[in-house]
Amino acid sequence: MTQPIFLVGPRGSGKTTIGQALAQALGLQFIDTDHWLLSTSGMSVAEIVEQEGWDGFRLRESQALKSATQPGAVVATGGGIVLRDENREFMREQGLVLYLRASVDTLTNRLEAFPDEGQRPTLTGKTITDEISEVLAAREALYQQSAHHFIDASQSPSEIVADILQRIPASGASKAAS
Ligand SMILES: Nc1ncnc2c1ncn2[C@@H]1O[C@H](COP(=O)(O)OP(=O)(O)O)[C@@H](O)[C@H]1O
Ligand SMILES: O=C(O)C1=C[C@@H](OP(=O)(O)O)[C@@H](O)[C@H](O)C1
Ligand SMILES: [Mg+2]
Repeated sequence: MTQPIFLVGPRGSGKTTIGQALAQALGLQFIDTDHWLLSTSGMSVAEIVEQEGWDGFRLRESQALKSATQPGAVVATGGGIVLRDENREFMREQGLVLYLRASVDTLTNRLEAFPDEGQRPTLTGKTITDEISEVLAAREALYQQSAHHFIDASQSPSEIVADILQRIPASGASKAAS
């Protein structure tokens, strides 16, 4: 398989966790756009937002997506990557896009247990539950438009990886919607 696999979905859906496990299972390179930004700029998401605002972060994130993507890599994106048309088009044209879907309750539980505020500064100033509901409602259609496959991300990591592997047979990833 030479086309990259992109994981999209909200904060806490498991893009970073599943991306690492999937890359390992497939013997592919793993890339995370937020990690790439941290290592190339030396700044956390919170530091970039503090200095350049969310617009500055979104610009850097789009550049990171294009610069970091390699053929045959698993790419974990940040939850807001779908906000820009150019990013959605890039991912759909270049590779296979998987939407990790989970309920607001599941996302809230994970983010309350592991908020990682340096990488996930507040988007709205609201509580985690209120923020997730609001942000997911605003982005749901964009995740759906971007994705070739919807994956149930409420399962355990090993179940999710097995589910993904079933949909992308070694003979070549399928872009057929499901
Ligand atoms: N399938 C899962 N089941 C249980 N916990 C998970 C699962 N996927 C991720 N997590 C946990 O949720 C938190 C957020 O996961 P992460 O991979 O950073 O999500 P994202 O990159 O989508 O924001 C982490 O603490 C991670 O261990
Ligand atoms: O949803 C968002 O807008 C964001 C999600 C974060 O990544 P994760 O989805 O990996 O947490 C990170 O890119 C940044 O804090 C913005
Ligand atoms: Mg992540």
